Amino acid sequence: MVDKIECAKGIQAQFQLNYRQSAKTHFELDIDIDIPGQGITAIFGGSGSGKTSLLRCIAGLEQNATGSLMVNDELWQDTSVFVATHKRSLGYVFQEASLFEHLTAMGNLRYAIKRSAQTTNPELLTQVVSVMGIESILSQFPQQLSGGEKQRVAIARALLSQPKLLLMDEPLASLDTPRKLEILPYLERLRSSFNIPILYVSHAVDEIVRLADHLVIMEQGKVLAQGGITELFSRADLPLGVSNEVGAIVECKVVERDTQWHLMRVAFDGGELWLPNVANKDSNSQRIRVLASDVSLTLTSHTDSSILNVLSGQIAEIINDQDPAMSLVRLKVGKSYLLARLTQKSLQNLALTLGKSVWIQIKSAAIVR
Ligand SMILES: Nc1ncnc2c1ncn2[C@@H]1O[C@H](COP(=O)(O)OP(=O)(O)OP(=O)(O)O)[C@@H](O)[C@H]1O
Repeated sequence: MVDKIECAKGIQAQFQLNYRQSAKTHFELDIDIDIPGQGITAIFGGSGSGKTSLLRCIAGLEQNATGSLMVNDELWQDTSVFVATHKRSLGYVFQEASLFEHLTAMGNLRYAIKRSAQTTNPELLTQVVSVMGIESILSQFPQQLSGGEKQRVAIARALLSQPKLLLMDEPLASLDTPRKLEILPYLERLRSSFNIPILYVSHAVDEIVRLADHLVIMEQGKVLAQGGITELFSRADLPLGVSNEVGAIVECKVVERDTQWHLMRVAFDGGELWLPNVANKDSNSQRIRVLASDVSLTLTSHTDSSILNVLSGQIAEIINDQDPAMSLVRLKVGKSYLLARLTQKSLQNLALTLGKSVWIQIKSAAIVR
Protein backbone atom coordinates (compact mmCIF):
# COMPACT_ATOMS: atom_id res chain seq x y z
CA MET A 1 0.00 0.00 0.00
CA VAL A 2 1.34 3.38 -0.96
CA ASP A 3 1.62 5.90 1.86
CA LYS A 4 -1.23 8.35 1.88
CA ILE A 5 -0.20 11.85 0.89
CA GLU A 6 -0.34 13.83 4.13
CA CYS A 7 -2.62 16.88 3.98
CA ALA A 8 -4.29 18.13 7.11
CA LYS A 9 -3.71 21.86 7.52
CA GLY A 10 -6.58 23.25 5.50
CA ILE A 11 -7.17 25.42 2.47
CA GLN A 12 -7.70 29.14 2.91
CA ALA A 13 -8.79 31.00 -0.21
CA GLN A 14 -9.80 34.60 -0.56
CA PHE A 15 -10.46 35.98 -4.04
CA GLN A 16 -11.95 38.99 -5.76
CA LEU A 17 -12.54 38.93 -9.49
CA ASN A 18 -14.55 41.12 -11.83
CA TYR A 19 -15.81 40.03 -15.22
CA ARG A 20 -17.21 42.86 -17.30
CA GLN A 21 -19.83 41.22 -19.51
CA SER A 22 -21.23 44.31 -21.21
CA ALA A 23 -21.35 48.04 -20.61
CA LYS A 24 -24.23 47.48 -18.18
CA THR A 25 -23.63 44.07 -16.63
CA HIS A 26 -20.71 42.57 -14.82
CA PHE A 27 -20.06 39.64 -12.53
CA GLU A 28 -18.16 40.00 -9.31
CA LEU A 29 -16.67 37.09 -7.41
CA ASP A 30 -15.87 37.89 -3.80
CA ILE A 31 -15.21 34.85 -1.66
CA ASP A 32 -13.43 33.88 1.53
CA ILE A 33 -13.33 30.19 2.36
CA ASP A 34 -11.52 28.14 4.96
CA ILE A 35 -12.02 24.44 4.33
CA PRO A 36 -10.42 21.20 5.56
CA GLY A 37 -7.18 20.00 3.98
CA GLN A 38 -8.66 16.56 3.45
CA GLY A 39 -11.84 14.89 2.24
CA ILE A 40 -14.29 16.17 -0.35
CA THR A 41 -15.58 19.72 -0.18
CA ALA A 42 -18.50 20.27 -2.51
CA ILE A 43 -18.92 23.68 -4.10
CA PHE A 44 -22.65 23.99 -4.61
CA GLY A 45 -24.67 26.74 -6.22
CA GLY A 46 -26.97 27.57 -9.09
CA SER A 47 -25.87 28.20 -12.66
CA GLY A 48 -23.73 31.35 -12.88
CA SER A 49 -23.09 31.53 -9.10
CA GLY A 50 -19.32 31.48 -9.72
CA LYS A 51 -18.31 27.88 -8.96
CA THR A 52 -16.07 27.42 -12.01
CA SER A 53 -14.63 30.91 -11.58
CA LEU A 54 -13.63 29.97 -8.03
CA LEU A 55 -11.85 26.81 -9.25
CA ARG A 56 -10.13 28.83 -11.98
CA CYS A 57 -8.86 31.31 -9.36
CA ILE A 58 -7.54 28.44 -7.25
CA ALA A 59 -5.83 26.94 -10.31
CA GLY A 60 -4.17 30.30 -11.06
CA LEU A 61 -6.00 30.56 -14.38
CA GLU A 62 -7.47 33.98 -13.58
CA GLN A 63 -4.59 36.42 -13.84
CA ASN A 64 -6.84 39.31 -12.83
CA ALA A 65 -8.01 37.75 -9.60
CA THR A 66 -6.66 39.36 -6.46
CA GLY A 67 -6.49 37.62 -3.13
CA SER A 68 -4.60 34.88 -1.39
CA LEU A 69 -4.42 31.11 -1.37
CA MET A 70 -2.83 28.71 1.10
CA VAL A 71 -3.02 24.98 0.45
CA ASN A 72 -1.99 22.96 3.48
CA ASP A 73 0.60 25.51 4.57
CA GLU A 74 1.91 26.16 1.04
CA LEU A 75 1.44 29.70 -0.17
CA TRP A 76 0.27 29.75 -3.79
CA GLN A 77 -0.88 33.35 -3.98
CA ASP A 78 -0.97 36.64 -2.10
CA THR A 79 -0.21 40.27 -2.88
CA SER A 80 3.45 39.51 -3.64
CA VAL A 81 3.35 35.84 -4.70
CA PHE A 82 1.71 34.25 -7.72
CA VAL A 83 2.67 30.63 -8.30
CA ALA A 84 2.05 29.88 -12.00
CA THR A 85 -0.63 27.29 -12.81
CA HIS A 86 1.86 24.67 -13.99
CA LYS A 87 3.76 25.01 -10.73
CA ARG A 88 0.67 24.59 -8.52
CA SER A 89 0.54 20.96 -7.52
CA LEU A 90 -3.02 20.31 -8.57
CA GLY A 91 -5.09 17.96 -10.68
CA TYR A 92 -8.05 19.30 -12.64
CA VAL A 93 -10.90 17.07 -13.84
CA PHE A 94 -13.48 18.68 -16.10
CA GLN A 95 -17.01 17.81 -17.17
CA GLU A 96 -15.61 16.25 -20.37
CA ALA A 97 -12.73 13.82 -19.91
CA SER A 98 -10.36 15.56 -22.39
CA LEU A 99 -8.04 12.59 -22.90
CA PHE A 100 -5.45 12.49 -25.68
CA GLU A 101 -7.32 10.66 -28.44
CA HIS A 102 -4.15 9.31 -30.09
CA LEU A 103 -2.99 7.61 -26.89
CA THR A 104 -4.44 4.53 -25.18
CA ALA A 105 -5.74 4.83 -21.62
CA MET A 106 -2.34 3.59 -20.42
CA GLY A 107 -0.61 6.07 -22.76
CA ASN A 108 -2.61 8.87 -21.15
CA LEU A 109 -1.56 7.67 -17.69
CA ARG A 110 2.12 7.41 -18.75
CA TYR A 111 1.95 10.96 -20.05
CA ALA A 112 0.83 12.17 -16.59
CA ILE A 113 3.62 10.21 -14.92
CA LYS A 114 6.19 11.79 -17.26
CA ARG A 115 4.81 15.27 -16.54
CA SER A 116 4.74 14.75 -12.75
CA ALA A 117 7.25 16.86 -10.86
CA GLN A 118 7.87 13.95 -8.51
CA THR A 119 9.13 10.47 -9.35
CA THR A 120 6.23 8.03 -9.47
CA ASN A 121 6.40 4.99 -7.29
CA PRO A 122 5.24 2.03 -9.49
CA GLU A 123 2.96 1.00 -6.64
CA LEU A 124 1.08 4.28 -7.04
CA LEU A 125 0.21 3.41 -10.65
CA THR A 126 -1.08 -0.01 -9.56
CA GLN A 127 -3.08 1.53 -6.74
CA VAL A 128 -4.61 4.28 -8.89
CA VAL A 129 -5.53 1.82 -11.66
CA SER A 130 -7.12 -0.51 -9.12
CA VAL A 131 -9.03 2.17 -7.18
CA MET A 132 -10.49 3.54 -10.41
CA GLY A 133 -11.21 0.01 -11.71
CA ILE A 134 -9.62 0.54 -15.12
CA GLU A 135 -7.33 -2.53 -15.34
CA SER A 136 -9.27 -4.08 -18.24
CA ILE A 137 -9.43 -0.95 -20.41
CA LEU A 138 -5.81 0.22 -20.27
CA SER A 139 -5.07 -0.83 -23.85
CA GLN A 140 -8.15 0.90 -25.29
CA PHE A 141 -8.20 4.26 -27.03
CA PRO A 142 -10.57 6.98 -25.71
CA GLN A 143 -12.96 6.58 -28.66
CA GLN A 144 -13.47 2.93 -27.61
CA LEU A 145 -14.49 3.91 -24.05
CA SER A 146 -17.83 4.91 -22.55
CA GLY A 147 -18.22 8.37 -21.01
CA GLY A 148 -17.91 6.92 -17.48
CA GLU A 149 -14.78 4.92 -18.37
CA LYS A 150 -13.14 7.95 -19.96
CA GLN A 151 -13.88 9.97 -16.84
CA ARG A 152 -12.33 7.26 -14.62
CA VAL A 153 -9.18 7.36 -16.77
CA ALA A 154 -9.15 11.16 -16.56
CA ILE A 155 -9.38 10.99 -12.75
CA ALA A 156 -6.60 8.36 -12.63
CA ARG A 157 -4.47 10.62 -14.83
CA ALA A 158 -5.04 13.55 -12.48
CA LEU A 159 -4.08 11.42 -9.47
CA LEU A 160 -0.84 10.27 -11.10
CA SER A 161 0.46 13.81 -11.19
CA GLN A 162 0.49 13.40 -7.36
CA PRO A 163 -1.40 16.61 -6.72
CA LYS A 164 -1.74 18.31 -3.37
CA LEU A 165 -5.23 19.38 -4.39
CA LEU A 166 -7.70 17.86 -6.81
CA LEU A 167 -10.23 20.13 -8.53
CA MET A 168 -13.26 18.44 -10.08
CA ASP A 169 -15.68 20.59 -12.06
CA GLU A 170 -18.99 18.74 -12.46
CA PRO A 171 -17.22 15.52 -13.47
CA LEU A 172 -20.49 13.61 -13.80
CA ALA A 173 -22.60 16.29 -15.48
CA SER A 174 -22.17 14.94 -19.00
CA LEU A 175 -23.10 11.37 -18.01
CA ASP A 176 -26.57 9.82 -18.02
CA THR A 177 -27.99 8.46 -14.75
CA PRO A 178 -26.82 4.81 -15.15
CA ARG A 179 -23.24 5.98 -15.95
CA LYS A 180 -23.37 8.39 -13.03
CA LEU A 181 -24.41 5.61 -10.64
CA GLU A 182 -21.64 3.44 -12.06
CA ILE A 183 -18.93 6.01 -11.36
CA LEU A 184 -20.03 7.18 -7.88
CA PRO A 185 -18.58 4.14 -6.03
CA TYR A 186 -15.17 4.89 -7.63
CA LEU A 187 -15.33 8.45 -6.33
CA GLU A 188 -16.13 7.11 -2.86
CA ARG A 189 -13.11 4.80 -3.10
CA LEU A 190 -10.98 7.70 -4.28
CA ARG A 191 -11.93 9.65 -1.15
CA SER A 192 -11.07 6.77 1.19
CA SER A 193 -7.89 5.63 -0.59
CA PHE A 194 -6.03 8.90 -1.15
CA ASN A 195 -5.59 11.65 1.35
CA ILE A 196 -5.85 14.39 -1.28
CA PRO A 197 -8.28 17.22 -0.59
CA ILE A 198 -10.86 17.45 -3.36
CA LEU A 199 -12.92 20.48 -4.37
CA TYR A 200 -15.93 19.07 -6.14
CA VAL A 201 -18.21 21.43 -8.07
CA SER A 202 -21.75 20.19 -8.47
CA HIS A 203 -25.32 21.34 -8.43
CA ALA A 204 -26.64 17.81 -7.98
CA VAL A 205 -27.80 17.40 -4.38
CA ASP A 206 -27.74 13.58 -4.59
CA GLU A 207 -24.03 13.57 -5.58
CA ILE A 208 -23.15 15.96 -2.79
CA VAL A 209 -25.04 13.96 -0.17
CA ARG A 210 -23.22 10.84 -1.23
CA LEU A 211 -19.70 12.20 -1.58
CA ALA A 212 -19.05 15.38 0.33
CA ASP A 213 -17.77 15.90 3.87
CA HIS A 214 -17.86 19.64 3.72
CA LEU A 215 -19.86 22.14 1.72
CA VAL A 216 -19.49 25.65 0.34
CA ILE A 217 -22.75 27.14 -0.95
CA MET A 218 -22.37 29.94 -3.48
CA GLU A 219 -24.85 32.53 -4.69
CA GLN A 220 -24.14 35.40 -7.09
CA GLY A 221 -20.38 35.23 -6.64
CA LYS A 222 -20.49 35.12 -2.84
CA VAL A 223 -20.33 32.40 -0.23
CA LEU A 224 -23.78 31.98 1.27
CA ALA A 225 -22.67 29.37 3.81
CA GLN A 226 -19.81 26.95 4.47
CA GLY A 227 -19.47 24.11 6.94
CA GLY A 228 -19.86 20.38 7.54
CA ILE A 229 -22.37 18.60 5.34
CA THR A 230 -24.63 17.43 8.18
CA GLU A 231 -24.69 20.87 9.74
CA LEU A 232 -25.58 22.69 6.52
CA PHE A 233 -28.15 20.16 5.32
CA SER A 234 -30.05 20.46 8.61
CA ARG A 235 -30.44 24.24 8.22
CA ALA A 236 -33.86 25.39 7.22
CA ASP A 237 -32.70 28.67 5.67
CA LEU A 238 -30.48 27.38 2.84
CA PRO A 239 -31.43 26.57 -0.75
CA LEU A 240 -30.29 22.94 -0.69
CA GLY A 241 -32.56 21.54 -3.35
CA VAL A 242 -36.07 22.46 -4.33
CA SER A 243 -38.69 22.26 -1.60
CA ASN A 244 -39.60 18.61 -2.09
CA GLU A 245 -35.96 17.56 -1.91
CA VAL A 246 -35.01 19.40 1.27
CA GLY A 247 -33.81 17.01 3.94
CA ALA A 248 -31.37 16.52 6.78
CA ILE A 249 -28.38 14.19 6.65
CA VAL A 250 -27.77 11.81 9.53
CA GLU A 251 -24.58 9.80 10.09
CA CYS A 252 -25.52 6.41 11.57
CA LYS A 253 -24.02 3.10 12.69
CA VAL A 254 -25.78 -0.16 11.98
CA VAL A 255 -26.57 -1.89 15.29
CA GLU A 256 -28.80 -4.74 14.13
CA ARG A 257 -29.76 -6.50 10.94
CA ASP A 258 -33.14 -8.20 11.02
CA THR A 259 -33.09 -10.92 8.38
CA GLN A 260 -36.71 -11.92 8.95
CA TRP A 261 -38.09 -8.50 7.99
CA HIS A 262 -35.12 -7.38 5.83
CA LEU A 263 -34.61 -4.33 7.98
CA MET A 264 -31.69 -2.82 9.83
CA ARG A 265 -31.62 -0.77 13.00
CA VAL A 266 -29.24 2.17 12.91
CA ALA A 267 -28.20 4.44 15.76
CA PHE A 268 -27.38 8.13 15.52
CA ASP A 269 -26.85 10.96 17.99
CA GLY A 270 -30.58 11.47 18.37
CA GLY A 271 -31.83 7.88 18.69
CA GLU A 272 -32.43 4.89 16.46
CA LEU A 273 -34.17 4.25 13.16
CA TRP A 274 -35.35 1.19 11.29
CA LEU A 275 -34.71 1.16 7.57
CA PRO A 276 -34.58 -1.40 4.78
CA ASN A 277 -31.47 -3.57 5.09
CA VAL A 278 -28.69 -3.02 2.60
CA ALA A 279 -27.08 -6.42 2.37
CA ASN A 280 -24.23 -5.59 0.01
CA LYS A 281 -22.72 -2.84 2.17
CA ASP A 282 -19.64 -4.00 4.04
CA SER A 283 -19.38 -0.84 6.12
CA ASN A 284 -21.39 -0.42 9.29
CA SER A 285 -21.45 3.33 8.86
CA GLN A 286 -24.37 4.72 6.94
CA ARG A 287 -25.11 8.23 5.79
CA ILE A 288 -28.81 8.66 5.35
CA ARG A 289 -30.96 11.53 4.21
CA VAL A 290 -34.34 12.11 5.78
CA LEU A 291 -36.43 14.26 3.47
CA ALA A 292 -38.45 16.95 5.23
CA SER A 293 -41.56 15.89 3.31
CA ASP A 294 -41.33 12.39 4.86
CA VAL A 295 -41.39 13.64 8.44
CA SER A 296 -44.60 14.24 10.37
CA LEU A 297 -45.17 15.45 13.93
CA THR A 298 -47.58 14.47 16.69
CA LEU A 299 -48.06 15.76 20.22
CA THR A 300 -48.53 12.31 21.77
CA SER A 301 -46.73 9.05 21.07
CA HIS A 302 -48.88 6.82 18.86
CA THR A 303 -48.51 3.07 19.23
CA ASP A 304 -51.23 2.24 16.69
CA SER A 305 -49.38 3.66 13.67
CA SER A 306 -47.72 1.78 10.81
CA ILE A 307 -44.72 4.04 11.20
CA LEU A 308 -41.73 2.25 12.77
CA ASN A 309 -39.64 5.31 13.51
CA VAL A 310 -40.83 7.61 16.26
CA LEU A 311 -38.36 9.94 17.93
CA SER A 312 -38.81 12.66 20.49
CA GLY A 313 -37.45 16.15 19.89
CA GLN A 314 -38.04 19.86 20.22
CA ILE A 315 -38.86 22.54 17.70
CA ALA A 316 -35.73 24.60 17.11
CA GLU A 317 -36.80 26.85 14.24
CA ILE A 318 -39.81 27.51 12.02
CA ILE A 319 -39.33 29.04 8.59
CA ASN A 320 -41.97 30.02 6.05
CA ASP A 321 -41.68 28.06 2.82
CA GLN A 322 -41.79 29.69 -0.64
CA ASP A 323 -45.17 27.98 -0.94
CA PRO A 324 -47.52 30.01 1.29
CA ALA A 325 -49.32 26.83 2.40
CA MET A 326 -46.14 25.27 3.79
CA SER A 327 -43.48 25.80 6.42
CA LEU A 328 -40.17 24.15 7.25
CA VAL A 329 -39.58 23.12 10.85
CA ARG A 330 -36.11 22.38 12.24
CA LEU A 331 -36.17 19.80 15.00
CA LYS A 332 -33.52 19.12 17.63
CA VAL A 333 -33.27 15.40 18.21
CA GLY A 334 -30.58 14.62 20.78
CA LYS A 335 -27.45 16.20 19.31
CA SER A 336 -28.79 15.98 15.75
CA TYR A 337 -31.25 18.00 13.71
CA LEU A 338 -34.03 16.91 11.36
CA LEU A 339 -36.31 18.92 9.12
CA ALA A 340 -40.06 18.54 8.68
CA ARG A 341 -42.14 20.15 5.95
CA LEU A 342 -45.58 20.86 7.35
CA THR A 343 -48.60 22.83 6.24
CA GLN A 344 -49.15 26.16 7.95
CA LYS A 345 -52.55 24.77 8.91
CA SER A 346 -51.03 21.81 10.85
CA LEU A 347 -48.62 24.18 12.51
CA GLN A 348 -51.54 26.20 13.79
CA ASN A 349 -53.79 23.19 14.63
CA LEU A 350 -51.07 21.66 16.81
CA ALA A 351 -50.03 25.08 18.17
CA LEU A 352 -46.42 24.31 17.32
CA THR A 353 -44.04 26.94 18.65
CA LEU A 354 -40.32 27.19 19.33
CA GLY A 355 -39.09 24.86 22.10
CA LYS A 356 -42.22 22.70 22.07
CA SER A 357 -41.64 18.94 22.56
CA VAL A 358 -43.00 16.76 19.77
CA TRP A 359 -43.00 13.18 18.55
CA ILE A 360 -41.34 12.85 15.16
CA GLN A 361 -42.55 10.15 12.78
CA ILE A 362 -40.43 9.02 9.86
CA LYS A 363 -41.43 6.31 7.41
CA SER A 364 -38.72 3.64 7.03
CA ALA A 365 -39.51 3.29 3.36
CA ALA A 366 -38.87 6.97 2.75
CA ILE A 367 -35.32 7.19 4.09
CA VAL A 368 -32.91 7.95 1.28
CA ARG A 369 -29.40 6.49 1.22
N1 LIG B 1 -14.29 34.94 -19.10
C1 LIG B 1 -15.44 35.49 -18.71
N2 LIG B 1 -15.78 36.73 -19.10
C2 LIG B 1 -16.93 37.32 -18.70
N3 LIG B 1 -17.80 36.73 -17.86
C3 LIG B 1 -17.53 35.49 -17.44
C4 LIG B 1 -16.34 34.80 -17.84
N4 LIG B 1 -16.33 33.57 -17.24
C5 LIG B 1 -17.46 33.50 -16.52
N5 LIG B 1 -18.18 34.63 -16.64
C6 LIG B 1 -19.46 34.93 -15.97
O1 LIG B 1 -19.27 34.77 -14.58
C7 LIG B 1 -20.44 34.24 -13.98
C8 LIG B 1 -20.07 33.00 -13.18
O2 LIG B 1 -19.68 31.98 -14.08
P1 LIG B 1 -19.20 30.56 -13.59
O3 LIG B 1 -18.90 29.74 -14.82
O4 LIG B 1 -18.14 30.71 -12.59
O5 LIG B 1 -20.53 30.01 -12.88
P2 LIG B 1 -20.90 28.54 -12.43
O6 LIG B 1 -21.47 28.66 -11.06
O7 LIG B 1 -19.75 27.62 -12.60
O8 LIG B 1 -22.06 28.19 -13.45
P3 LIG B 1 -22.48 26.79 -14.15
O9 LIG B 1 -23.03 25.91 -13.06
O10 LIG B 1 -23.56 27.22 -15.11
O11 LIG B 1 -21.28 26.24 -14.83
C9 LIG B 1 -21.42 34.00 -15.08
O12 LIG B 1 -22.31 35.09 -15.13
C10 LIG B 1 -20.56 33.96 -16.32
O13 LIG B 1 -21.26 34.39 -17.44
